[in-house]
Amino acid sequence: MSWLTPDDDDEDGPYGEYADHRVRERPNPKANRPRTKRRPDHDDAVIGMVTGVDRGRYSVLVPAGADPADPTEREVVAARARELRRTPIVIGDRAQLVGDASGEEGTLARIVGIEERRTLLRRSADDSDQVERIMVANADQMFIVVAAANPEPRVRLVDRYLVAAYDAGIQPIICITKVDLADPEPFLAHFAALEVPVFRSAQGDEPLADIRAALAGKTSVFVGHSGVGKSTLINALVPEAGRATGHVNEVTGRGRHTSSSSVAFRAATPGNPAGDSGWVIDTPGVRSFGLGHVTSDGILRGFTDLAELIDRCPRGCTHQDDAPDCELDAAIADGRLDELGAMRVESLRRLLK
Ligand SMILES: Nc1nc2c(ncn2[C@@H]2O[C@H](COP(=O)(O)OP(=O)(O)OP(=O)(O)O)[C@@H](O)[C@H]2O)c(=O)[nH]1
Ligand SMILES: [Zn+2]
Repeated sequence: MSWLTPDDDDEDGPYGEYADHRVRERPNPKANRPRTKRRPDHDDAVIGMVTGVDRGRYSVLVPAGADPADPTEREVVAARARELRRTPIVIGDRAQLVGDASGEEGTLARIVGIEERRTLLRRSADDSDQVERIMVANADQMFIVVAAANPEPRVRLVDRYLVAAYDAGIQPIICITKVDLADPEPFLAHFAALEVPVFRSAQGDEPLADIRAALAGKTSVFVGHSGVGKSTLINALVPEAGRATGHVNEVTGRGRHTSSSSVAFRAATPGNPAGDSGWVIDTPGVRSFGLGHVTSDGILRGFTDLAELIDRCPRGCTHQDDAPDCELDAAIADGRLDELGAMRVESLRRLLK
């Protein structure tokens, strides 16, 4: 599958805001969550969440109660400290702020460190490139937005998002839009065994209450190919987001790509037991993921139910159809895996390809 380059209105060059965020160390598949040490000399730092990045300026939301000196919630504009020049800072990061963190007009705080990340969504430029770029930190779930038609859904594209989510330790959720245009079920059947939650959406009949319940108390990153209706959905969930919606080109089936940097919005989810709001992170400019950095271990993270079997595979087993003595085949043959289990193995093998 071809890697589609993001739009680059950004000063940073071909990868927009991500160019600056190359992780320069050798990728280490075992350490999916790179540790960033807290700086002991900044113990008095105030912690806030990075919600936007624009030309070297970070918007950081300091939640109510995070700062004993000023318990109000506020948005602070910050620059990164010199010593963090090479440290990637992305949307969702918990940033340690020093200096003027009042958030008052004209003030500028300094980011002196990044808290350890719970999850980390990454991509590489293309599948042969092992240099990873980090995209979003601390997301709990990934909404994979795909249209039932116009543009035509592609299994392989959703597979790739799934791989990226599993590798990141993020729960994937499929949101299929435009179900007014085509029956989504044949397409969704490809993912049935994965037991990924699915939302079905039609224009003017979006399952907003159900989606809000899923968003409550969590951080959700929205991904999807241009034109699938991601902006339409985000605008419905976060009216003040004002995401530009494009029009699908009748010939190519592609949308117009209108914005270029990721941004976090707070979605109101009133009355939900999990919380009265949730974070929605839009990732425009990213239509696909290079998966060069992903190892099979990363993918297997999404298949904990098969882990015990896989542990019994011969060393170096690829777990593919043609792998000699793969325990997954043995388990299907002797009934330790039922029909659903066998379908999950099939899905796993598709993702491992
Ligand atoms: N029929 C139908 N059209 C929809 C639906 N959702 C969105 N659209 C239309 O599809 C087009 C593309 O929607 P957008 O929300 O701009 O899509 P996007 O995924 O944000 O695309 P980019 O802005 O290019 O990233 C718009 O003309 C929408 O009105 C839907 O459920 N049904
Ligand atoms: Zn195996």
